[in-house]
Amino acid sequence: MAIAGLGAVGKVIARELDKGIPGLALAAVSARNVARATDFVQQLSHAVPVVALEELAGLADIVVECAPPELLPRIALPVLQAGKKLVVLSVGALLAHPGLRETAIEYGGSILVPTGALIGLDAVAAAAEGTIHSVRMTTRKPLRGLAGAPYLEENGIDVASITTPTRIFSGTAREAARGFPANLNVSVALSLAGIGPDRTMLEVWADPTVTRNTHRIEVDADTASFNMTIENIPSENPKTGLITARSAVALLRKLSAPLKVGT
Ligand SMILES: NC(=O)C1=CN([C@@H]2O[C@H](COP(=O)(O)OP(=O)(O)OC[C@H]3O[C@@H](n4cnc5c(N)ncnc54)[C@H](OP(=O)(O)O)[C@@H]3O)[C@@H](O)[C@H]2O)C=CC1
Ligand SMILES: O=C([O-])CC(=O)C(=O)O
Repeated sequence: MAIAGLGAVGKVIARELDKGIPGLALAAVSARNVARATDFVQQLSHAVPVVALEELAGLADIVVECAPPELLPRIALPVLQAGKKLVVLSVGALLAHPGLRETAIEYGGSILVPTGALIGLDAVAAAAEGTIHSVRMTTRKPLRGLAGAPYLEENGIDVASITTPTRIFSGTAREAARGFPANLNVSVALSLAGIGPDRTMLEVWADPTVTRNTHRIEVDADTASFNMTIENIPSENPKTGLITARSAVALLRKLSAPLKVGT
């Protein structure tokens, strides 16, 4: 196992691997700040090397990508070309690089997307086996959870000046991935589990009354209608909910579990 990116998500995964996940052992990590990453890995019970992103594939059978989205191809290509497993957290970036799917097919690799900061992808995937009529998602974020999104700059939106809940975006998951590359991975994961990025509709609210990144999904299908809400406690990175890393750890644990629960 190797981890690309040692931020809010990567550090939690590294610590959990260090505590022990059956069938998996941490072999290497990659980060931008090598000195800080070296300090971190030395605190683990089994220190591992800090290497360049491109080297991870040679050192592990599974690589977890939890780095800034623009690095996805650099991390993903060597892993998939080696026919290995890539766990992707920067899900939004998958839409900009559709060739990665073809690479996985060509070389026998696979891309695994955990539910991450969202909820209910088991039910969405089950409903997608039949006919889903519509998928809608509404995200409410505290202002700190939206800072830095290109969509805000392009549209002259100054979130810091917002004092009442304000809808700042309405569109498809594909449009959201372009406008909010570090804030709305969840909408892309939802779309990939269900009816795709062009039919999955999303509203984003900048909401100074909430302290948690809150996502509500509403699905109407021929087998069921359901709606669910998750209120994510922010991690050390205000854009990233605490549950995100836990979701990746749960996926890793499931890989070799003798009893696998959930779709
Ligand atoms: N799928 C989902 O539900 C969710 C996905 N995400 C996504 O997951 C990803 C990780 O999130 P998070 O952990 O909060 O992000 P952070 O910003 O906390 O961490 C990013 C890490 O990437 C490292 N990094 C940056 N540049 C490089 C480089 N050139 N080589 C190696 N490592 C590098 C940084 O290193 P350093 O520490 O040295 O600067 C940092 O450790 C993001 O893309 C985020 O949008 C987030 C939440 C939910
Ligand atoms: O989807 C994302 O990138 C992050 C997010 O909304 C959350 O953690 O709640």
